[in-house]
Amino acid sequence: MEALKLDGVVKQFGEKTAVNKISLSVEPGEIYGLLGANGAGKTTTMRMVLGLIYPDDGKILYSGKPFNSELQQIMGYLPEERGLYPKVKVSDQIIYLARLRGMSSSDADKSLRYWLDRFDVPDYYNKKVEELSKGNQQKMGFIAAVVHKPRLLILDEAFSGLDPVNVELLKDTVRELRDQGTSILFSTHRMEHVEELCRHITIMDRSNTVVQGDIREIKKGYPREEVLLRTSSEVSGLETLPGVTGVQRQERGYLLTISEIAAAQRILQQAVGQSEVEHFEIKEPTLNQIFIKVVGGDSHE
Ligand SMILES: Nc1ncnc2c1ncn2[C@@H]1O[C@H](COP(=O)(O)OP(=O)(O)OP(=O)(O)O)[C@@H](O)[C@H]1O
Repeated sequence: MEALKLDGVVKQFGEKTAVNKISLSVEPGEIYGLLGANGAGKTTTMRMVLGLIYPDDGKILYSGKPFNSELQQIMGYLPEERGLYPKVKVSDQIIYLARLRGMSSSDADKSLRYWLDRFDVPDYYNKKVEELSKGNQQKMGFIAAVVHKPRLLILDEAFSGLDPVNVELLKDTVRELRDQGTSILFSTHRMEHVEELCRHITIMDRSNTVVQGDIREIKKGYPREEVLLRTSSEVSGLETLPGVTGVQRQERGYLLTISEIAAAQRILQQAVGQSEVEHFEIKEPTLNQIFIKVVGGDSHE
């Protein structure tokens, strides 16, 4: 059974429809990507899942059951805006939050120390949040979200403000939690993270669902419009081939854009006739390209 299921969920703020009939299912042990431009309705959807605000219509089910306050003990949330108090010690507030979610003080303490060691920052235990850098505050927010071992984890822009080493660390952690059976609703503007972590996604645009499904299936539905070519010497005349709309010279070859798949064969023939072909690839669209296509390049707010 789905760990989380949204069925026709609607949220209005006065005249404004923030979320319009969203439906999606997250399986146990799945990382599900919730994507969209600024103001699309992602955070509102997450806040409804967390029971912080109520849907105006539709249903949200947790392993088949409707919301009840005990569910808060099995849910973890990393908000987009940091939720920790700057002036309070890391240990005081994270243990407090874990206790609110049903953990004993000693288990909460053990779990916090485990995570601080895991992130190689055991000395943060006694530090105030405001003493930490932005990225390290984000890591403490992450620990606050997972300290009580939630079964359903809601991550809103979890990797924002982190350097590449810490992004990898948190990515590995998220995968590990998934492998332990945690279901994760994951929102980000970084499409490459989604490609690496998620199998199923929903893309929202101005409160509506515009794309939904398995990333590999979604990609099959979009034309392949780029060809990567590497040859031992220069190839002339590529830009004049029918169906070739752009030729970009790269460090070790060419990146071509095409308007029809037949153009890829023409490129290959042209290259073989003049040089030795070291690499030829008809690239599938990236999620970033699909996102820009369906949502447009800018915010709609
Ligand atoms: N409490 C509120 N009262 C009124 N309008 C709201 C409220 N919360 C959100 N909205 C509006 O609902 C829409 C969706 O907002 P939401 O924060 O869910 O978007 P988002 O997809 O999370 O955006 P971002 O990527 O910028 O975080 C926006 O137009 C926003 O202004």
